[in-house]
Amino acid sequence: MKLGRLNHIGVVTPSIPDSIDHWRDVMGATSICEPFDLPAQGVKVCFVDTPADGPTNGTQIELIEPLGEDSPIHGFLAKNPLGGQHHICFEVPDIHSAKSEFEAMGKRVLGEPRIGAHGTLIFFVHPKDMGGMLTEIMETPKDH
Ligand SMILES: CC[C@@H](C(=O)O)C(=O)SCCNC(=O)CCNC(=O)[C@H](O)C(C)(C)COP(=O)(O)OP(=O)(O)OC[C@H]1O[C@@H](n2cnc3c(N)ncnc32)[C@H](O)[C@@H]1OP(=O)(O)O
Ligand SMILES: [Co+2]
Repeated sequence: MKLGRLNHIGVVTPSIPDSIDHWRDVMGATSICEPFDLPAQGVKVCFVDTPADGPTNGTQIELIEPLGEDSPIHGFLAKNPLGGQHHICFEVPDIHSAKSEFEAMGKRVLGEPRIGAHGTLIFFVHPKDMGGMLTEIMETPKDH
């Protein structure tokens, strides 16, 4: 595996509107998108963009709130009622090669690649195989 660009940090929240207030008023975020639903992933999403000329070079905070009974983040929120840092996401040039590489290293890939919030294929690797961090792998969007 060749480490690619850090695309986003996933942050679980019990309330996207409350989190938007926090990121705008406390952290001074000026680029906050309109929240949208991703029923296939069981989450409501809102992107907070960090400045492209800042220390994180345009990395994104991805606010996620549970959507529906089967949301994969209900368990996390039950254990962490305030929400918190949930996953990190790195880009790769080819999602299927990346999946094969993780599997060859004995890492548990959670399900098949599917379309994520940025419109490209993603998969997750189990946190217990990744030093305690739930890791999302995402195919680089064509415009990057
Ligand atoms: C917005 C769309 C998309 C994008 O395009 O960016 C997304 O990011 S969607 C994000 C939400 N989707 C997912 O998280 C899908 C993948 N996740 C899962 O399949 C599950 O959440 C999980 C990782 C398998 C955990 O399942 P869960 O039922 O919540 O918990 P368990 O009790 O089975 O957990 C086992 C073990 O792992 C620890 N854990 C759970 N979540 C995390 C985490 N986020 N970071 C670190 N560790 C985590 C959990 O505490 C358990 O440990 P022990 O207590 O020691 O057993
Ligand atoms: Co994500």
